[in-house]
Amino acid sequence: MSERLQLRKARRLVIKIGSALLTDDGKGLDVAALGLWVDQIAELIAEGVEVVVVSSGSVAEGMSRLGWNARPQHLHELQAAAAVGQMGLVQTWEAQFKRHDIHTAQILLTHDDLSDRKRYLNGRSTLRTLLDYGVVPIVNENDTVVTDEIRFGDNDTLGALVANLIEADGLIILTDQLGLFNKDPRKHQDAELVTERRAEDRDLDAMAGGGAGALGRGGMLTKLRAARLAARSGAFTVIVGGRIEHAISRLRQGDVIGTLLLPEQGRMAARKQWIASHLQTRGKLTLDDGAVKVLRQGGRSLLPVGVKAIAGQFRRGEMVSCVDLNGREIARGLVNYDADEARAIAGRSSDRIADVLGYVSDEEMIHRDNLVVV
Ligand SMILES: Nc1ncnc2c1ncn2[C@@H]1O[C@H](COP(=O)(O)OP(=O)(O)O)[C@@H](O)[C@H]1O
Ligand SMILES: N[C@@H](CCC(=O)OP(=O)(O)O)C(=O)O
Repeated sequence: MSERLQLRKARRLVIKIGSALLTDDGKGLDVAALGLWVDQIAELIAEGVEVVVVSSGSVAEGMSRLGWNARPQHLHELQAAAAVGQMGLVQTWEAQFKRHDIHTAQILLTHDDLSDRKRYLNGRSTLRTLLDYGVVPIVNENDTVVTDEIRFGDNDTLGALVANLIEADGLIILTDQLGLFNKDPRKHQDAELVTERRAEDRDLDAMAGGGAGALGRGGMLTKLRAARLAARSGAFTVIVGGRIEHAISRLRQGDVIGTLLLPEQGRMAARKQWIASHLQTRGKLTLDDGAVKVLRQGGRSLLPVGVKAIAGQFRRGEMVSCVDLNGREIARGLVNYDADEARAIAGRSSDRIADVLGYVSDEEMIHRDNLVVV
């Protein structure tokens, strides 16, 4: 199955592991299983793949540490359990990765963090920096301050948002079933595994509607939604049984296990479509004829040297319009500098950026991945 090749080629992956799996159905952290996933992730890293782990299980582990048998009803009790359990989670991830001399970092996020443009960019650069240094970020929701997420459980969505954030090639969701079945396998013995679909396939909605297990919160519906969200930045999603022996390594080899949910289009096409449909531009860059020519050739970044004038007050990461000397729009893209910085470096060659600003965020005014010629 050629689509499985995508797993062999992936350079950046988000791996999300659910509560039921991590805590061996609530019996406490399954250190042995966690160690086996870490061994497989370490293999990926040795091959040069960047991996972010999204780890659930803080509430379940907290309940086990506090000796609570039933999931508490009150939000503050859930939050307390999560705070206790998170300690166990990060200690265990850290200890297991240490066996491979790999550092880990704790990242606690809320959905709000990812919808605020500035925090989004900050989160993105921290995660990218950690990955550059070969560190494995261990992400969970910041349960101390969130309310809805802890009540409904939504680390599947968080996994997809992180995949969008770091522009991952794929999201692997490890769960307690072999994958997505055409109906809930806990209730129907004749349920059949779905091996591959387009994430947008509407037939999947009815299949995934069976609710969650006792410990997990989202069930398959949030996994399906997560796959659709990941597909928006062109990432594939695999939902796969975390108890399958060597599940991650086998996926990497292209074995047909689990359910592969594919985006409609590739990562770059999806990103460019997103940029193109982002209607609100915050500023305008006027380009000289040389820059216009280069951009029209396609596949090239916009350098500060080709920018003649700047209009508007925009921030780094916002959308700007690029126009020629007659004011005709040539391209749109996400700018790497705030307006004031952009004004200071416009018309200068990239090796002068450090002299002018005292630092260099990026060599390009707009990177080619973030630029759409109109
Ligand atoms: N069509 C389906 N295929 C597989 N599992 C399903 C389906 N519909 C509902 N489920 C349920 O979803 C559960 C997995 O979701 P959840 O408990 O939230 O896991 P996790 O903790 O891994 O996020 C399964 O144990 C299963 O009972
Ligand atoms: N932050 C919570 C997430 C709960 C959650 O989403 O669980 P799951 O459906 O098992 O991924 C925790 O760590 O318990």
